[in-house]
Amino acid sequence: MAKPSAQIPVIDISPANAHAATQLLDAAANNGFVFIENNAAAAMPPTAVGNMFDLSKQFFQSPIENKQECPTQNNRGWVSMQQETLDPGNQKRGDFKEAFNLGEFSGSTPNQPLPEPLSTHVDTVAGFSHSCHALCNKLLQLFAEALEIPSDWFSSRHDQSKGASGSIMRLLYYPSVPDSLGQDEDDIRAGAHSDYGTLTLLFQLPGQPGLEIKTPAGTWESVPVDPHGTLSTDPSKPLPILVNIGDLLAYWTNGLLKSTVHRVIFPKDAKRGGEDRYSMAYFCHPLDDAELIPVPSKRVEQYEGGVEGVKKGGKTLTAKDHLLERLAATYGTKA
Ligand SMILES: O=C(O)CCC(=O)C(=O)O
Ligand SMILES: [Fe+2]
Repeated sequence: MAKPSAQIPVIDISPANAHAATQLLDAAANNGFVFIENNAAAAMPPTAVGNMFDLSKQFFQSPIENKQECPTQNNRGWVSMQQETLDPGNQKRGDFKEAFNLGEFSGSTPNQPLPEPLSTHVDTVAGFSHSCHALCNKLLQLFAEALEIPSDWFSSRHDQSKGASGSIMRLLYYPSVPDSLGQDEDDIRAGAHSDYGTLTLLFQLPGQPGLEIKTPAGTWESVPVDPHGTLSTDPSKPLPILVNIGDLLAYWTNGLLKSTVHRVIFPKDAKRGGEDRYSMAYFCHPLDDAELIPVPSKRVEQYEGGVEGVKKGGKTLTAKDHLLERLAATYGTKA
């Protein structure tokens, strides 16, 4: 039986919508997932999204020698099949997927080696990464407005001109397996996890669903690719962009904003026709030294969230401390 669809609102963040900030906060405080209309205010032109997906497909279809030129280092580079285990407590095998992680760019200059065809289209890739970050900062200003704190409280901590951060643009590839293998269970491709950063933008492709979010009751609900259902009637309309809250926004807001557990599956009863799945995620992280202290908001003060882990041994954790801890668990290394 198909799983129920998660209730995720679609919000217009253009100035025409005077309620954008409160709508965003309500969605973030509910299950932490929200779609953003991809209009001029979001400023992620569909051609730029399409070009980035094309480069991603070319990379993942390239010979393994090309991929092996840029193995993962400092959370950047190629992540090979089953290298990553997102749910180490419950998974018997690593995630059946590949990824390529791109750290932040200095202008159009990458801070890591890039393989073909990313290296030969570096302006496209850097431009996409900067547009993602700009959208995240816009969303962070709206969250600040809704929380009644200075509008740059979050965005000043995400100002890439001020220092290094853990922000990562991640290209993902989930290869299909032939239907003839006759799976009798859902095939879990990215184990259950919450995201480690501030916010995540997720770009999905029509006909390639698979993302699910965990409900408070512990059941799973599927996330649509086309929440308006307009793809079949008006394919020229850009798909909304999926945004989810990461652990840091949950920490900063004492749990008012929800960093909800999610996963990617190939459902056992879906007739996929052997289609691979491609997605792209932008994990927005603050500057490395940003402290995980509660934001000075009345609404946060009044919220009895009980999110723990901001302090360790009496020391306030920084964004970098938290990231290193999470990466160590995912890759089975020491922090
Ligand atoms: O591929 C997707 O749809 C989501 C991937 C994801 O959740 C992640 O990489 O954190
Ligand atoms: Fe995720």
